[in-house]
Amino acid sequence: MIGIPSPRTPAEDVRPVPRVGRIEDLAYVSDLRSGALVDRDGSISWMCWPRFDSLAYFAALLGAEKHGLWRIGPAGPSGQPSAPADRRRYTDGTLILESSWITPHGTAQLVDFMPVTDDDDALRLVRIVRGVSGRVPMRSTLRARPGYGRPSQDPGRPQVHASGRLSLADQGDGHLWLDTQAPCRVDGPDIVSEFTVAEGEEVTFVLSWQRGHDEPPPTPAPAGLLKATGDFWVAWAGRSTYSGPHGDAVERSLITLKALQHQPTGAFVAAATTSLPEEIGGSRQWDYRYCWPRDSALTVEALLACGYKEEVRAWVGWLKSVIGGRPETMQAIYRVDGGREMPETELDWLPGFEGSVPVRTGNGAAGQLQLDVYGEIVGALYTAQEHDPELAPVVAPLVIDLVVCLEQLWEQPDEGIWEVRGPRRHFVHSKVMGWVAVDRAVRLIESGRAQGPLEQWRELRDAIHRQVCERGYDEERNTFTQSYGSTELDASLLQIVTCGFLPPEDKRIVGTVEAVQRELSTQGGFLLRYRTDGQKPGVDGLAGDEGTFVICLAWLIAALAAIGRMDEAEIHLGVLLGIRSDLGLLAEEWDPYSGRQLGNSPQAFSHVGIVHGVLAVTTARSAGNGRLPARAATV
Ligand SMILES: OC[C@H]1O[C@H](O[C@H]2O[C@H](CO)[C@@H](O)[C@H](O)[C@H]2O)[C@H](O)[C@@H](O)[C@@H]1O
Repeated sequence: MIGIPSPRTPAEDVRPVPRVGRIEDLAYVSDLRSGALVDRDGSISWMCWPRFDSLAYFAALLGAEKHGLWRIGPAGPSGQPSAPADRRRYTDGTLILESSWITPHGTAQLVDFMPVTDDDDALRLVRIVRGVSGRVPMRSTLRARPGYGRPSQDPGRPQVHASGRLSLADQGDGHLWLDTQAPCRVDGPDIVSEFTVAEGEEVTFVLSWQRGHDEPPPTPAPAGLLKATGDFWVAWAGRSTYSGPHGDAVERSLITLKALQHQPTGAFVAAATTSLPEEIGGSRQWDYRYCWPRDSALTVEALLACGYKEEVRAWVGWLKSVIGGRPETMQAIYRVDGGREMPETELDWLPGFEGSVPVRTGNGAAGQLQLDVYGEIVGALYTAQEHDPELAPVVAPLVIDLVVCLEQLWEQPDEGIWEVRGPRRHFVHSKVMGWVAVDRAVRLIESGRAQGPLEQWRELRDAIHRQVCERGYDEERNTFTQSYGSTELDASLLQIVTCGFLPPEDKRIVGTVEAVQRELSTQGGFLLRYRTDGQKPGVDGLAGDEGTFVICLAWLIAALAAIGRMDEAEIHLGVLLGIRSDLGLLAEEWDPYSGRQLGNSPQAFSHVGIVHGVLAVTTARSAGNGRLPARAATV
């Protein structure tokens, strides 16, 4: 029976408060060492310090407020949290977030940023409250909870020092300090400030992480930090060489990719979070605060395509230090400092994002055999030295070492690009990426930029090609398949189209694009990575389903452009751009049925997808509505 809504009482007749707490509600700020996520209501619900993979001080995102959160916003009646901001944006070309509230008392703005610094031992998160008009009552509640808010971890009572500075929450070898001119009340382990901000006034809060426990950090100068941070990002964004359509989207994705790089080491993390669910209420929660050679190689290709070299040089240095000289010990995942240990652990005190448990830290996929990685790394190294010839002498020995190693491994089954937790298989994508690695090595040797067994590797390249075409292609359905002998399909097969394995007009290529679209696309053209099987563990060994995978849609766009279906590619590109948040951010997956982002966020893969999708379409268009050049990019 459909009920007739009763008339609203005056008390109910207030502005409806939109829901906060969706993944697309999260804004991202970073100091290139770690990052913080800011919700629409001015809450920082996720932040790990001093590094992306450190323990979190604020983990409410995966639990409740008691697990750590710092909210600043207009004071709601009788201690109620603030409503969601009415408008949010990043100031142009920066990672400085502005959230604005229009209230009956006036308009107030919160500016959030993390200054980029060279001092690893002194990090900061700055929050500036500005009065735009009227006099707006505001509240700040700082609830830092070390160790992901673990119940046994006593955050201690904040100490007010003689200087008026506040020290709070200790974790490992670091300590948090708060500087503010707002009045502060210590309430158990929380610090609460209630104040009014009038037009033209500013009230600043600076939270500093300082190594050691005794010495307070230098007194911050928020205005100078704001200017320096703005200048840094504007200058960085200004170095992009991309000037075509959808420039704002490309710029935001490039800034996000940069903000996922750990500046001191050059490593890129796959995302800033752990355990945002790939299915609400499901079990697919993983920790992405580490560096995957695969994800970072694709990130590097996107940065190179837009003219960035410094970040790529830093990444090559990182890669060399973690695998150089002993590629046979290469892992699928590293810590940003090259650390190899990341045991997968469940944080059983956290109830998870919308109840999605377990919350995991560490990642058990680190020790898997993922042969596609050779192709992605060698492909990125090859592109890097093409864009930056000074890199050739550094890149050449790495490429040779990797291919020597791959020569021994390529015929083995593996866990593949998707890091399946089911049995190893002969994934076609892995074999094709093996072909890419050998092909790029051969080209380097042919051009005289590397020394290696040219004839032997030409034969190896042909042998891989032959095997894939014989065992990974289903003649009857005219499509490559997920693995040898399987009838399943996989969206990673779309990478075959753009990597140069076959000419784009080859019937097997066109057939594969069509088959993937037919069998893996959902309403709206979004793509599943592969078919999951409900409660029965599927190819990935996991029960449950998941959303569609954002980067796969970008691969489809590039594939359509490559085979000359430009109109279709452009329509899909519009769809991809349309699922970004109001701030231009993307998580790993998209649920086309509920219209929600899913998975860790912001995720490098998805932002690589934006750059890749836009560039694929604009490159093909500028080549005369024609096809994408066969080896456009492996991103
Ligand atoms: O689907 C199961 C796997 O999911 C995660 O891997 C995914 O994220 C990685 C980082 O972005 C990416 O490199 C990989 O291609 C994705 O499948 C998770 O990290 C794995 O542990 C898990 O087995």
